[in-house]
Amino acid sequence: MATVPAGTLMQRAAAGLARRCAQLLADRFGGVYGRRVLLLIGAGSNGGDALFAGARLAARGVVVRALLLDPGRAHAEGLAALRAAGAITVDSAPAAVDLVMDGVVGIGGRGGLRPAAASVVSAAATANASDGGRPIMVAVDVPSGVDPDTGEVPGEAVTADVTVTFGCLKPGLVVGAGAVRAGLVDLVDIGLSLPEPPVLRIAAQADVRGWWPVAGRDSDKYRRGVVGVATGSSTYPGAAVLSVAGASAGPAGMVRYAGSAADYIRQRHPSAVVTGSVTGAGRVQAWVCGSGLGTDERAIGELRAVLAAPVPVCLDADALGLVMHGPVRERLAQRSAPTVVTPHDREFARLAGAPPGADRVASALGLAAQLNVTVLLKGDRTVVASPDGEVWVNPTGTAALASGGTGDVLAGLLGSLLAGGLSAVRAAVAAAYAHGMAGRAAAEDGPVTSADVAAALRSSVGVLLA
Ligand SMILES: NC(=O)C1=CN([C@@H]2O[C@H](COP(=O)(O)OP(=O)(O)OC[C@H]3O[C@@H](n4cnc5c(N)ncnc54)[C@H](O)[C@@H]3O)[C@@H](O)[C@H]2O)[C@@H](O)CC1
Repeated sequence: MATVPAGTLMQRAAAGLARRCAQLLADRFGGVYGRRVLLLIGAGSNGGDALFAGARLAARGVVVRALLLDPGRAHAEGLAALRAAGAITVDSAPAAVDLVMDGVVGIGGRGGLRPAAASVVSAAATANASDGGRPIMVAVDVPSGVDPDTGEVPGEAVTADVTVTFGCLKPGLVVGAGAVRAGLVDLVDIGLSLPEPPVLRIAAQADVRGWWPVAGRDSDKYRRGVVGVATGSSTYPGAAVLSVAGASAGPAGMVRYAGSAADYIRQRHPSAVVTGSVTGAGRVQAWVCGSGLGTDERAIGELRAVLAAPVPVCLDADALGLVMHGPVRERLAQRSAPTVVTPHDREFARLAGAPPGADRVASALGLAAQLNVTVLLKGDRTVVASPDGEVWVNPTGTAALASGGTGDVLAGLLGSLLAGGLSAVRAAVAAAYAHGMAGRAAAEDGPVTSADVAAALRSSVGVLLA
């Protein structure tokens, strides 16, 4: 990986880390001089980064103390630099600390924090800062206790306000439980040459904006794509209303609704063309199927009709429970057009036979390969994986979306993007991104329902494309 000497990389890492810590101190306490920083130092190079950064801060008048978890194995040059800058080592966490630097373990860490490290971290995190609050917790490269490759948090772990990471984003900072522990992630470029293509990509607004189909002067409703929506039922008409709302906010030129909630759709979405069944719906460029469909014979028949269509399909909710059974499973296996499935964890278990593991990226990739479908695995950081191994993480997720019916809106939007001509992966990533923005926008006005997310979607798409 390194054509640059390791010592040079460490100095670049330490310089970026010290700069960010100084900025955090100045932002919160109005200056750097005289502020108190505690370094938690483990046995490896992660501790080395923290020691060199601490030396740089000490040179700027910060009162730096280092707590060595394994004094005999602390990074020797880093420790010498720290001492030369006038900082001292301590045996326990002081009562007064403004900023804690977590240099216990980085990418070499495995398993949760060991007990001695865990008790030091918790003492440091509850020290008193100069303004009476808790210290700022800065993780070096990776919060200690978080698996850098998967985001798994198998035991005790640091909860950081900011993680300063070096060279590239580690998967553990952007997916699963690790993403929550990482806080704000700052990437410091230390001049590493990285493999292309990356193992994992994080969707950016520019990606989604660049992909989103936009109507041109020669567009008409058919050329923009027609999305078919086979969702809802007389028992669950709301699911149909929400998925048609999602589909209507996307780029397709027309929404055809097919199902037994037709009367509700006529009332709520007069622009949708409504029929009672998939076979009677006419031509579409993509289907959405599942939310509120039910699990009876009629639902199975509608799902089979959708899977028989030679167009991209997005399967959600009830369809995910039905699709693995008997003849329906065969229909899925026979498809040559793309299929996207959008499970949450319990639905994932129905598809895969077991819930996603702690490595959500590997789980999504495994299911995608197993079923030859694109998988959108819902979560705080939704993962999108394709059967050929492409993986994206959506950064716009929010707890506001954890409420009933928001998935119906997502599936509708995803179907509209498929009908608009996007590939399965791009449609899934773009839908998750815009849906997250809508959830965040809706949350600004208070507690969020799925109807609020649907209502916020059109303006969020507008912001996204502006
Ligand atoms: N690889 C590179 O090119 C660079 C690496 N740098 C730093 O080096 C770090 C990796 O350094 P190392 O490979 O020395 O590994 P770490 O410093 O992450 O971990 C070192 C040691 O910690 C112990 N350990 C493992 N799991 C533990 C646990 N759960 N609790 C307590 N102790 C545990 C092990 O004895 C291990 O040898 C990176 O995270 C980064 O901070 C930077 O200096 C920049 C350049």
